[in-house]
Amino acid sequence: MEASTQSIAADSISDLCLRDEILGAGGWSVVYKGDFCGHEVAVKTFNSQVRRDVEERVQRHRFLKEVKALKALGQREIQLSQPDMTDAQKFIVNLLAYSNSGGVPGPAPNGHFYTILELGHSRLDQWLRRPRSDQTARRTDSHQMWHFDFCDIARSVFAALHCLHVRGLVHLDVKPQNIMRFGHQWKLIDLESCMSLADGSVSIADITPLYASPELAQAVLCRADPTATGLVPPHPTMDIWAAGVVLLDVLAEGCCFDEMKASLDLAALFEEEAVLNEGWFRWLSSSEPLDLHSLFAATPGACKLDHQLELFLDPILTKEPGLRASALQLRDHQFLNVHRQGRHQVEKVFSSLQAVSPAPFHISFRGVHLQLGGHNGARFETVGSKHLGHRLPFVNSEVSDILVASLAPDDLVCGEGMSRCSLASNQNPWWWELEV
Ligand SMILES: Nc1ncnc2c1ncn2[C@@H]1O[C@H](COP(=O)(O)OP(=O)(O)OP(=O)(O)O)[C@@H](O)[C@H]1O
Repeated sequence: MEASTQSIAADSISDLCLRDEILGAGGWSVVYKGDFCGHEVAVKTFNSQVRRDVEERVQRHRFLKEVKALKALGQREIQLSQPDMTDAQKFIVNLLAYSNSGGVPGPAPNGHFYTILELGHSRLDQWLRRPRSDQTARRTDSHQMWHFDFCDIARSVFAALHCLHVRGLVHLDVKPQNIMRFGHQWKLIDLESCMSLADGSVSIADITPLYASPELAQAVLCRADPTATGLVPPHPTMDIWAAGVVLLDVLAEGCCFDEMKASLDLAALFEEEAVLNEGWFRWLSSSEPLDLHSLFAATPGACKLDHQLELFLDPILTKEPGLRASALQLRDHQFLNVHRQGRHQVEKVFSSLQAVSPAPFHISFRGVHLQLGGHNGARFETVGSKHLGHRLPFVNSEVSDILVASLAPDDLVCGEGMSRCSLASNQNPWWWELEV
């Protein structure tokens, strides 16, 4: 049984078959599920309103920006399920192919622009709002499991940003809606707003206020001042701030700044507001530091704000861009790199399982039999789960979450080969067997 190593010809999309299923939509694009070279994929194309109202030149520019950025990262002609992915392939959505005209990226013969991307499973904002089973609720309550998720997301986001920043690129639209889970891996998506450091100034009209950095807020306010230029060049520190706000959302399990922004904007309404979101931008650009304690006082995240976490967040959410840590420093931060061992091993097992044939296999876990319906792209489907008491499709990461939730981090031991793995803990020796 061999891993799928089919290389995809990135210059041809003649094999593409679009399904009716819409995976998501943004201000510009709609993303469909599709089939391409024997794989389920995500197909991004401009929505009908953009196609109708926006000049072709502008559409082409936006399309090329994303294709170019993804190509600069080496996200091209990848082999699905390849064992040794680069960090860029691991932490940023992979580009499988794109429409072209005359051999260069451009519209397909029907006039539409297409980027064919690997298929993601759930966005961070959706994941934060997910309904929780008892199992997951218990997991969230457990400090250790919360720490796993937080570190996993933070490490992935900073690793992705590091890949961009070392290539002189700035994402400029880091937000939970642009972070997706692909199997067990969180990745950054939507590189359409990406700019190179040499690209001139950030388009203020495109920024997402909640995740805007203080220096961008300053630029927005300056723009309203006829004596100032309001132009600001892209800088990696802008992504670091936005990633910090995303992490606050993860801690709050929601949208952390939502209420604060609403009240600041409301207050500004009674003054002469010249700029949309002015109250919020004024607070952001002021020298008043972010007070994490009061911010979290009324949220479920409050209990999670311990001294170590505060030390980690400080150099991310400082309003002074020059004091912000780099993506590399944060990716390798000690706070994110504890307790990884057990989860990594489980994920290694499931990643390897993805590489075997789609035949169903069975897991006996703590005396409970799980029959998994083999892999379907990056997805495992349960065909029956006595453990959970009902049929439930889940991605491999959730299987590993369930397993890890029941384990101390260093308890897991992978056995020889892929046909058998063992779990062991000091308290309970557990075994699960994989019959492939
Ligand atoms: N690779 C993918 N796999 C699955 N779904 C995806 C993928 N890429 C995007 N989506 C879905 O499509 C939505 C829109 O995609 P994307 O954010 O790239 O479009 P956009 O129009 O540029 O968005 P925005 O206007 O917010 O910048 C995403 O929020 C997500 O739900």
